[in-house]
Amino acid sequence: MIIWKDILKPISIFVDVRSTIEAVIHHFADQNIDIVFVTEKGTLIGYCTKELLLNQISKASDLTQLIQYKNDILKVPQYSPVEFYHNVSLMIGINAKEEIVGYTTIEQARHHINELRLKDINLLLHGAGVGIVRTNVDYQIEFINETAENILGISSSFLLLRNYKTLLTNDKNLDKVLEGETLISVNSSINFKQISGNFYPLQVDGNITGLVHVFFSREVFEEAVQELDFVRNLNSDLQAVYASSQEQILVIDGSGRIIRVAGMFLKDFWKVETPEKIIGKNIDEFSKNNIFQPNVFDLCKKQKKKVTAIQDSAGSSRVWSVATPVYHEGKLEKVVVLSRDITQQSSSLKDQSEKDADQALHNRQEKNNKEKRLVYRSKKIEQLVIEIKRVAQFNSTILLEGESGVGKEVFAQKIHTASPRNNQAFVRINCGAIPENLIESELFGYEKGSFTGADKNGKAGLFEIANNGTLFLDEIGELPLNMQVKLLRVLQEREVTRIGGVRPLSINVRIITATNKDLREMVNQGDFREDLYYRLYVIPFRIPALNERKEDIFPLSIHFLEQFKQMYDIKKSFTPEAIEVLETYTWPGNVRELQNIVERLILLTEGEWIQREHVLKYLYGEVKKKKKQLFVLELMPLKEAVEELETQLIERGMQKYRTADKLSKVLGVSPATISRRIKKLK
Ligand SMILES: Nc1ncnc2c1ncn2[C@@H]1O[C@H](COP(=O)(O)OP(=O)(O)OP(=O)(O)O)[C@@H](O)[C@H]1O
Repeated sequence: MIIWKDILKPISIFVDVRSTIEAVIHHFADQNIDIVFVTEKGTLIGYCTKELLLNQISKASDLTQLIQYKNDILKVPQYSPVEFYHNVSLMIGINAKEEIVGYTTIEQARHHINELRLKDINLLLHGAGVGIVRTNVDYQIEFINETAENILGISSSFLLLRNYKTLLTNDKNLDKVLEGETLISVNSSINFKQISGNFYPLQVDGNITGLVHVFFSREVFEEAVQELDFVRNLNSDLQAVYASSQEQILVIDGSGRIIRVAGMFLKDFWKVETPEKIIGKNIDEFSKNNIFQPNVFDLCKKQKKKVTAIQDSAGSSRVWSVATPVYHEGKLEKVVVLSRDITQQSSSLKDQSEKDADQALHNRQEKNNKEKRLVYRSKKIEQLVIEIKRVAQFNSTILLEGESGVGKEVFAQKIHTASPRNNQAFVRINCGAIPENLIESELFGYEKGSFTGADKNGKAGLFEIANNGTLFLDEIGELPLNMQVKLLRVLQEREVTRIGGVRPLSINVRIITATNKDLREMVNQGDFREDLYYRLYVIPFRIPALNERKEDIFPLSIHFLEQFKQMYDIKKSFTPEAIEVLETYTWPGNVRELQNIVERLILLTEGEWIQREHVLKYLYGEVKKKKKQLFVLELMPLKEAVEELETQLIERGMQKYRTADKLSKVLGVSPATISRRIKKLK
């Protein structure tokens, strides 16, 4: 709201009503003013302007005549809002004590108010990047805001009073604006700058006094549209990939400059503490200084498509990255890189000697690719590895328990490689896979000619082969009872005698056994010897099911992907959405099932990318087809089996349908039943 005080001017000269024309002429000449105020006995009664005085002079016979004055004056409180009245040409502002504080002519007041309004609008529009130019009816520029100066690249001192019509180039007739027309969305150029905006007639008291041009830079506008487009694309990209907070999302502009980092920040990877330290830098800097390799931005730019790579950083960090290019009108606008850490948990806890040992181990593994790498990120496995490494130093017998496919054999190998025996043999035998009549000769060997069909030179048993090394007896629960006795004897006496032989050989073997059975229960049932059980159950470790350590699914998936890519010489990768499906599956077959699924996905899907739909099809598609079939892998008490089935149905169902209400419809029970069961499960 504009008040009178905002636009009042101070009164400089008062003259008495009895002043002569000559005296007033002196005032005008001496003070260089346009108006004098006329008083009578100290009270303001009127005013006399230069024009009025000149008029009097032209008609007066002599200059000693008294002045004439006008009295169309209105007194207004200085703090009241500006309003205009008919038949009044001059406003006098007064304060609360009725003292005169200033004046304004109506004409000046209107001009002032327009100016103030424009200033307000200007302030408002400045932030929005809108330029304003106002001209009079001769197209002379009378006002130009700061934004307009910036957009046009010309200062107001140059532009003021210049003819706007001749400076501007467009295909519209601006005279129409002065006739009262508004021109909308007109593209113009001035000083080689492209602008777009509207022309409005400027009306004062019903008269057109000029035009106002409100505009913005087309360049900036187009950038904003592109940005909007990009954000839209990015949003949908991010929506899809940003489901979990374990990802680092990097936005890099077309020149390689890092613009944004979202999600988690992989400090170990960048070797800096905060995202601010990398924002604004060129990604090239990091790869050139070998902070990490390869540079996925470069790959993406060169190949002009979405790429994926495993990036290793100078430290111990390793990430899996997918780089997606964003194009606008054929030009590379941005690259969005999504990365996930696949560094093994423990590496950050390792000291240098451990790292060296790991490197040595890795080199050996490279040579002997039969040896399997233990891949993990979960705290559970990290803890297990720490414990396993500790006991690996001693010769104690170790029992590995866990569901089928959890990786018991890989752990057995890990124990061996972490032990002082790591330069000796690691020998594995699957007790469930060898015919009963051959187990004995396999384990203990035989002398020449000891039985029909035997090698005529005789043969060393696995105990002998593993001497000084490690013997891994897998599926120990499958060992027949008679063999259990013999094994017990070997373990007690630490010597073996070949079949048909007489001389016992002393052996020094570290025994690791594994089972997916409940050995204690087998002892209770009389299927496993109690004395052997206690011999083997010296240091037991339970390997958790994959379902209990979901953090491992991602690095394992990438590990198998890389393994099979190499094995089959196929180029293929997962989309982040595909990974998400793998991570939410329950994996009843554990790591082995995951490994199989990855192999099938690599071999059987078309195209370079393994998509979400492919994974869904391989994980759930078949289940749908064989909808009504249930497979029982092993015998167990009925009550336990029913509970297990219920648990699996509810877990899988809740993952898919999210609410008890929806799931209840699929399972054909009431939502209350589902909720009760969920509570029980928790
Ligand atoms: N943590 C892991 N890192 C890498 N590979 C793994 C891991 N765990 C399991 N695997 C792989 O998964 C497959 C199954 O593992 P493994 O044979 O060790 O399981 P298991 O528990 O011994 O199974 P079973 O009880 O049926 O003998 C193997 O090919 C193994 O290499």
